[in-house]
Amino acid sequence: MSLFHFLVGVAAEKLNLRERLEPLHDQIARQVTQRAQEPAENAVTQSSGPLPEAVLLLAHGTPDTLGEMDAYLKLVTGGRGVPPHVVHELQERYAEIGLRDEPTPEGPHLTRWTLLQGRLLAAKLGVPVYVGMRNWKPFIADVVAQMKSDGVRSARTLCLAPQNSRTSVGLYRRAVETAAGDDLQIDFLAGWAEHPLLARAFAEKMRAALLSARATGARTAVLFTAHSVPCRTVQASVKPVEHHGMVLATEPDTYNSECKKTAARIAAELSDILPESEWYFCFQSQGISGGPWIGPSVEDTLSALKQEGYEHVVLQPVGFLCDHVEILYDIDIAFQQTARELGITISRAESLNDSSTLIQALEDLVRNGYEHPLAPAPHTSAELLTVLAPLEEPATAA
Ligand SMILES: C=CC1=C(C)c2cc3[nH]c(cc4nc(cc5[nH]c(cc1n2)c(C)c5CCC(=O)O)C(CCC(=O)O)=C4C)c(C)c3C=C
Ligand SMILES: [Fe+2]
Repeated sequence: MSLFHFLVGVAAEKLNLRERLEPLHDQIARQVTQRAQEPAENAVTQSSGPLPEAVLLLAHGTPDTLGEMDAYLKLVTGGRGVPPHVVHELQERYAEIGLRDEPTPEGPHLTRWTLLQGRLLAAKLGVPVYVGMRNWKPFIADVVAQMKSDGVRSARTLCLAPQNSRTSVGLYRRAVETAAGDDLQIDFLAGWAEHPLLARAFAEKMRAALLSARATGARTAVLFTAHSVPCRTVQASVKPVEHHGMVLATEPDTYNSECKKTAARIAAELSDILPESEWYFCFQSQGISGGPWIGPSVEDTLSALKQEGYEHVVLQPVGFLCDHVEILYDIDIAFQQTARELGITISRAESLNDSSTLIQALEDLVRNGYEHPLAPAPHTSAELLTVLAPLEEPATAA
């Protein structure tokens, strides 16, 4: 299949527990819940804004075969690579969720769902929607080259990662701008963690999962999660410095607070069935290649919730827009095992995948852009330079 065919569209009581688990949580939750009480309809601008010439969606990327794992992880880690035992461990995890030595006709979950999201968005917008991945095929550089050869001169560019971080969105931006050069104008939109339709899309999935858990009669908590990042990612310093071999950033990364804001928005959408005292937030999937990563972890949080008397916990990862290894392996296999050992039941909300509300959110972002409700987020790449990672920071990964 040619690259062209990859192109889409054209183509403590909870307070006590919460303080113990994550003190910042309450401050942010209070601040955001207040603003999030307004119905989503009021907060969403009408999807009638001007259409761009083309749209470029950026996503993580995932290998098509087990044999590609080593090369994939080199890209994920900015060329450093990971020890052989980590490659092997990840091959085993990916094999458990269906990756094989030969490509499968349907392709890996992340690629399949992301391309479908692009097709659904293209059908709604009626303009070409391209999909480029940072760490595997279809690579951003190849897709941008294709766009140029198709005669595209400007593109609204959107990361399928709603929460801003230098180790995800910052690296996507760098990859796309390097590839685009002066020939293709990139109108880069980042930081849509609090978009009302994103919250509504997640809330729809959580509502079904929560009602089904409650129907069993079990005392149930909701646990929103987001992918952890290394501690150094969220640290700040006056100027970039090396500290025990870690590069510290000049500005604190907003990733951890943006993830919590997404969770608070979803909880506010569910306020008719989810009391404030029954939802929690933590970080999942701390890196397996070492170093300190932010928490609390899912494992510690499940253990604390069990001690608080909860019998069932419904998980929902709020940073991923479709199924992939952190959901299908980390939650469905590894955390299920942890829960069994702890003597607590867990389930999870379905991933957004082909959610029509998610596609509406993407349409609204493309047509109208997005103003961050609490701290206005700049939309253009030039402005983003001031809030994202220093570009000289060694490439790490999303
Ligand atoms: C904002 C942060 C990150 C998001 C979101 C994210 C999503 C994401 N990650 C994978 C797969 C892997 N990520 C790996 C390492 C890794 N991930 C992040 C950050 C985010 N990832 C960092 C900072 C790192 C460390 C990179 C480094 O330089 O060491 C890995 C490698 C193995 C590991 O360390 O666990 C994989 C694999 C997917 C599929 C995904 C969302 C779709
Ligand atoms: Fe990652």
